[in-house]
Amino acid sequence: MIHARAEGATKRYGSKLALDGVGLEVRRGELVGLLGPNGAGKSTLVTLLTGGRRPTAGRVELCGGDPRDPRNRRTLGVTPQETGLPASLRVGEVIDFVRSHFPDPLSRAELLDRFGLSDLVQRQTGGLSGGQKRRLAVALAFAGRPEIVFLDEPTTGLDVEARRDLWEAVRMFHAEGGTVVLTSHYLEEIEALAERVVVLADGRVLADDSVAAVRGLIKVSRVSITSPVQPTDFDLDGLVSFEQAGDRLHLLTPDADRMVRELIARDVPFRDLEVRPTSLEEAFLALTGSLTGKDL
Ligand SMILES: Nc1ncnc2c1ncn2[C@@H]1O[C@H](COP(=O)(O)OP(=O)(O)OP(=O)(O)O)[C@@H](O)[C@H]1O
Repeated sequence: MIHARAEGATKRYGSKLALDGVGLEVRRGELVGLLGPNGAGKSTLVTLLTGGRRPTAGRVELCGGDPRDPRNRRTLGVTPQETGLPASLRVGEVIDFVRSHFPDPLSRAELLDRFGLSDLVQRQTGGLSGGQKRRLAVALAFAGRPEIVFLDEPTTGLDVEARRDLWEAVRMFHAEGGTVVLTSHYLEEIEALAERVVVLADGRVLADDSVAAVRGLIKVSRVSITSPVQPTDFDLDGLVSFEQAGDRLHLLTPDADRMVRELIARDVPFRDLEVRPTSLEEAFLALTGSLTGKDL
């Protein structure tokens, strides 16, 4: 059964086309990661699917109907990218306030325990660290025993341990049959939780596949050399794009080992070889062929 769906979903903010005909189906019980660089449209898609905004064109559906209809939102839990918490309320009070909106909420103790908040129950939210606030914001999405949760960059600002605890809580929810859609900039995060990744770039779905397949698609390394040559003089296999800064050459390729072998086999003169992975942003820019010097 389809739990959430977008069909040709398009969203414009004035002249900005944030989503451009996106199609997505999330089945009940699935854990789907939405991956994409800054501005790809991840939050916009989440906002449409959770009824926060209407699409400019196309359709979105939650629990079989309009996400803006309260009847279809009863089993929904959401953590938006930014959450405002009333600074003078204590953690326990915020949790009870949110729980009070639901007919059969999780107990306060269980929520505190699942999200590692038990020690903070008496603290005013204004005095929490960024990571602690984030944990609380994510916990609140689970307060009403939802069947589907949307988590927009849930682990931003969390340290390694807190991130792992949060992943564990998400896994537990999923293992109990819950549907999860989470957004992230990091494939590693999605890899830790999801089997399916939907890659968004520039408002479009670039890929909808397994984590392994997507890893292959966006794995781009940067091979940097100092050399007097022009890469265009050599037909280098596996070169996705390149940039030049003086006599420093940056070659982007999915297979850095092969690129280094190519340089040697073709007798390209070089020194100061450096190989490093690219960020997701760089990988996307390289793949969409619009890499510019300022990004290197
Ligand atoms: N309320 C708004 N008004 C105008 N433009 C907006 C608005 N919200 C988003 N945008 C623009 O729409 C595009 C998609 O933004 P969105 O926040 O959905 O991307 P994102 O993938 O979630 O990015 P990030 O990872 O940085 O949060 C961006 O270019 C953004 O600047």
